[in-house]
Amino acid sequence: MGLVDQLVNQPHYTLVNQPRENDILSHKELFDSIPEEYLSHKEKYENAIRKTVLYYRLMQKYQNYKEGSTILDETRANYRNLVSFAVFKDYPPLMLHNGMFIPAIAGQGTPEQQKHWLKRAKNMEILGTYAQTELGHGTFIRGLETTAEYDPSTEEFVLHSPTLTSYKWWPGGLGHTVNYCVVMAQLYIRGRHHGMQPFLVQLRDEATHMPLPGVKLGEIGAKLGLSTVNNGFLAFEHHRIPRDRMLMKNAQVLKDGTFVAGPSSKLAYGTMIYVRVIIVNGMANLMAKAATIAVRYSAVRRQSQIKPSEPECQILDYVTQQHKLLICIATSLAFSTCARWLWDVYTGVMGQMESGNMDHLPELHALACSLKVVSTMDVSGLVERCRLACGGHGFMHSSNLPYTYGLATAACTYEGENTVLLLQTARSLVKAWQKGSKGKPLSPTEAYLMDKSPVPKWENTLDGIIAGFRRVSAGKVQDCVSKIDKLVKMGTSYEDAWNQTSVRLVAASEAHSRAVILATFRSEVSRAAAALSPPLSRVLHQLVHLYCVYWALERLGDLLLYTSIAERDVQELQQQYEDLLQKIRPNAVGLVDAFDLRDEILNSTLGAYDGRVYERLMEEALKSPLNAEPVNQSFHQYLKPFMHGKL
Ligand SMILES: CCCCCCCCCCCCCCCCCCCCCC(=O)SCCNC(=O)CCNC(=O)[C@H](O)C(C)(C)COP(=O)(O)OP(=O)(O)OC[C@H]1O[C@@H](n2cnc3c(N)ncnc32)[C@H](O)[C@@H]1OP(=O)(O)O
Ligand SMILES: Cc1cc2nc3c(=O)[nH]c(=O)nc-3n(C[C@H](O)[C@H](O)[C@H](O)COP(=O)(O)OP(=O)(O)OC[C@H]3O[C@@H](n4cnc5c(N)ncnc54)[C@H](O)[C@@H]3O)c2cc1C
Repeated sequence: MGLVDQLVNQPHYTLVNQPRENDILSHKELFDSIPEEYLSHKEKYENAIRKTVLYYRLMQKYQNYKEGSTILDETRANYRNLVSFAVFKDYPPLMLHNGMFIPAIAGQGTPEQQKHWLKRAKNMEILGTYAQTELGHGTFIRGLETTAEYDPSTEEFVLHSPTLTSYKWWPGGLGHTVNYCVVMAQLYIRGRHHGMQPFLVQLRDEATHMPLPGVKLGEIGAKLGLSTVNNGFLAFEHHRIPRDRMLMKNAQVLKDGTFVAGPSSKLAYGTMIYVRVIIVNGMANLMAKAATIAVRYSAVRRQSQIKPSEPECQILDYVTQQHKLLICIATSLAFSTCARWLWDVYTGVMGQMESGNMDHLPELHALACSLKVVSTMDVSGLVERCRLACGGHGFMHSSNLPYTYGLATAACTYEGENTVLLLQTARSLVKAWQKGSKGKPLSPTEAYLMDKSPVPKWENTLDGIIAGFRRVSAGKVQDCVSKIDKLVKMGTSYEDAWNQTSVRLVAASEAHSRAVILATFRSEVSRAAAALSPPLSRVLHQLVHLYCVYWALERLGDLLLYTSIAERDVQELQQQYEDLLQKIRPNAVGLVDAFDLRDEILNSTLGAYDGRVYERLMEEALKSPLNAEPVNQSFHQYLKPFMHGKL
């Protein structure tokens, strides 16, 4: 059983790194004979569709997917996510079908709508995506321009895209893959605006796949990564859909055009919260993949000598290399642990909301925003660090590190741009500060803000570091509130004061997220470790310790400003960090093995279990289409006449 699984006590999957007959990855037809990067844009898409069909059919077979699954079944989603790494280096074109289309129907549809549409969607009889972002607006969703006007005479909604900037832009699979989608549009009834609402819209004929009349569709073009996701554009020309296609679990439109508001207008944003929550786990997976590749490669690669009398050493023996990579192992564990914890918070709050209690939605929103941001920001930075740690070979697509970086950095933008989401959490922190200052109780994850005790003596322990991060966060929030108050007193409007304080607000928000992550990682590991063997428990605690000390050293400036840390403490912390690198080094390969990612999932010349790095690099190089002939025709056409002065 893999280390991560033991830690979070998840059911185990057959991912261990041994050949298996009878599992999904034994189907060779899922894999490419020509590496994806040598295909044209169009071929990449067509190949991805070929594999998608096979992949989903096999998923249904191996996961008993039709009957057994619940909609938000996170363990199946995690399994799908890992297996998809083996099949698609750049995510599948139907990523949004399971990632957002099904969750949107589940979260926003009435029981009758769910009964009909979820069944069809889960059986893959219809394929869908989630279309919210437009060419002109992604962040500011109140500014979306697509309209859905209710016509009581025919009991239909009329969907319309009035401007170029109102074109839906970005949804995955929208270009040429899906035939349905959840469209977020501004609802109007008899000229009155009722906010953004979700509509289930058929886009293409189910038999011919031609766009329906009044529906304009296309693909948005080549991107930094996610080249097989088929992101698309969409516009409507007064396109009519029946009334029952508005997803009406929350707000409703009755036949006569009466609008019945839901318990909160923010419920229409629910699908975004769900995705932000699962992204944290997605980032832990990407980090585990990159760390496994880079650590295994660093055990195989020998370069230079530490002592002139000795043979060239494994590059993993350089302490600088350990500094680059061991934090990546700890980070993956930190985020998988926090993801599991956040998932429990999410399901708890969703359960309360089913019975009408919305009290904890704001806290969930603030947490989901901040953990989404820090996990995507850290993982994209650390995946790039893994790539650099592999030297030249890390630059090869065959290492799979460039693709992995593309997947991680995309998540910094999608599902809420990171700065924007940090500002959402900052909004919650400032409100908490104001509330707490009036003596009102705060939510559990923000209650520490009101700790008014004098700054304690710094302690170089886990408790000390976590307490220090809380001080930093509280200090920064207080600093923001003071600046905003001061500006407002000077006559600046609250909104301008907010904007003028926003660099500090973002920093406060990040500090809060770090405090939450450090504390959660620490407490969840302590809780889980009680059931583990002493050696495993010891190594997990070393990783938690490494993680906390690493971040303390990264944020020394803040700690110096807001805590009583002194020069001597910093030197001791640095020493602790170096000692931990030394202690963890012998277990580094074992730890990445414990992530339990099969070679097919790593999809990398550098990271395979058997360590045949050079043989794999050569095998992959020989797959380059240019190596099919000794002399390329361009020699005769250009180089030869050029060298002979004839061109
Ligand atoms: C281990 C367990 C788990 C395992 C699971 C295993 C999984 C395996 C791994 C999976 C692999 C990963 C791959 C994933 C696949 C999917 C890929 C997705 C691809 C990408 C799809 C997309 O990219 S899809 C488009 C997303 N596009 C946005 O993301 C727009 C951002 N833009 C906004 O989100 C709003 O527009 C913005 C800014 C808030 C302002 O909204 P606004 O102006 O209306 O609101 P204001 O700022 O005025 O705020 C007014 C009040 O609303 C409150 N509030 C705001 N939002 C709220 C909310 N959501 N819920 C509650 N409350 C909310 C706020 O806190 C205020 O509260 P208050 O007034 O009390 O202070
Ligand atoms: C790979 C990928 C896949 C995607 N898939 C989907 C999908 O399936 N469905 C879908 O609907 N959308 C999708 N999107 C769109 C995505 O959700 C948006 O790109 C994202 O929400 C950011 O919005 P934007 O592009 O309008 O950026 P902008 O909001 O224009 O951001 C540009 C800059 O302005 C800053 N900024 C904007 N507003 C503020 C503010 N209030 N305060 C401070 N700074 C601000 C940002 O911080 C950023 O630096 C996808 C995007 C990507 C990259």
